[in-house]
Amino acid sequence: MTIDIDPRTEARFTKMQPFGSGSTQRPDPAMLPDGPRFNGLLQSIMLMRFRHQWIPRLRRKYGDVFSIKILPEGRWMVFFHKPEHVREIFAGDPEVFHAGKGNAILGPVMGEHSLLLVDSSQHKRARKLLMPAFNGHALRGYESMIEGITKTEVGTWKPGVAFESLERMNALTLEVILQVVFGVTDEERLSELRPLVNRTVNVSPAVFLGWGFPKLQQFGPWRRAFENQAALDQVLYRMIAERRRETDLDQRSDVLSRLLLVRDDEDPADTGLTDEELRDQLVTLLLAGHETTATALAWTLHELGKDPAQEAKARDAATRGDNDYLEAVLKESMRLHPVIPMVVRHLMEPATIGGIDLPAGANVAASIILAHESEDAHPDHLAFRPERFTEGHVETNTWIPFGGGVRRCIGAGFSLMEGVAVLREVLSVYDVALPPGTREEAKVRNITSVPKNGAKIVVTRR
Ligand code: HEM
Repeated sequence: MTIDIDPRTEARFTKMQPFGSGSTQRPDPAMLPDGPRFNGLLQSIMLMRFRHQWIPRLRRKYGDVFSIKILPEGRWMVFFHKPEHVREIFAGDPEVFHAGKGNAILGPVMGEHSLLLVDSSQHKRARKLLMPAFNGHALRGYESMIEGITKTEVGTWKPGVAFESLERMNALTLEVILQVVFGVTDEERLSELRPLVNRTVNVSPAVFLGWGFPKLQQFGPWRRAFENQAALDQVLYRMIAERRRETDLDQRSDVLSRLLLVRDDEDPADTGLTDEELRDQLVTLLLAGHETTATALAWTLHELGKDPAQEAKARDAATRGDNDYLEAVLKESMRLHPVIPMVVRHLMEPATIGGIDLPAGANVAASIILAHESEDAHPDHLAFRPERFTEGHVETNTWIPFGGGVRRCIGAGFSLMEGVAVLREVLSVYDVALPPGTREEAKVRNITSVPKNGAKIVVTRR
């Protein structure tokens, strides 16, 4: 493919150096809690590939707080999960507890303005400008669009024929991002965007790592990924320019149209988000919001299909329009199957957590996997019991799938609303069951933990 490269795309790839950024401080291991001491490459692979087995094993061996060695060489990550420790991490001073550094690898695709990558005052400004598009009022404006998209998707399912719910949920949540977040509804633009966006989302770990080495961009898969990014940027910049010319933005309810109207009310000189900022935030919302929500929904359908009694309760709730119960179903599934394993902060200065003094340069992780399988916080933790959330037994900082503090997932309300709308629609039309012999376990894909076999289900009309 030969395409014109927008100079802004070129500049982004040249400027963002995933391995060159972040603090260069290397903490002294003697100052860190105990943990395995084998090679950092192997520990990084264990964390990436086998975290669901390895992290609980480390807790059993080393106790509630332990350190692992990660790449690049000389970096360490200290794991916490007890609610009082998690609280200290989430409440940490944002000038000291940086979150953007750890995401630097996403720089070439998300861009330097991405909410996920910035820290301190830049993060504060971006968060303030994006927040109104995710508040309760805005969420209500998205709901009917999501219901419409779900009806169309669910209408294509074939009763009695097993299918991978993860694949269908991915298609559905992608459509939601394109239509509800980007505000694209005309079929021509949608079919132009779908393949570009799919290739951006499905980029392989080798390509991700390759972005640390700009020279690779001339070769094979790295060249193709770069050209795909360039082609996506062109469509996004064209779309942003066209949307800026529209005169009815205040009548539109998609996220992009709302973002075009926001201004920092404390700064009279503020002219709103630039084209580059808008591009970076759109791609961030796409990458952060699409596969995560699809994965949570696929696990939920798997759990319901596995247990006819739970499925019957959820179906009744869908019939009654009991959104609170459906939300509890989704939350319990996210507890049992955390989509993201942990949230990480990089210490810019020494800090104390749980009475442990930690040096600058250390990374601290609030482990979602460990918090969610704590027997103290969630008795009989392997059981799927949505009632935990309706009967008010879940304490603060023990259910943390969306992280917390000033970096808490900005799309948490959006994904819960979307998830409830999808469950309501699916369960109003169908009974959900598992094909005989179905087994599932978590497999790491990109950064999410997806059901290894795609969460196969069979539906029958109610
Ligand atoms: C089940 C679905 C989702 C899960 C499990 C999830 C999880 C997370 C987690 C764990 C974080 C890091 C929080 C922290 O560091 O404390 C995060 C951040 C973020 N998420 Fe989500 N997310 C989901 C859906 C979404 C959706 C639907 C969107 C947008 C449409 C979104 C956009 C973001 C953004 C922009 C951030 C960065 C926030 C910041 O740094 O200020 N996420 N998410």
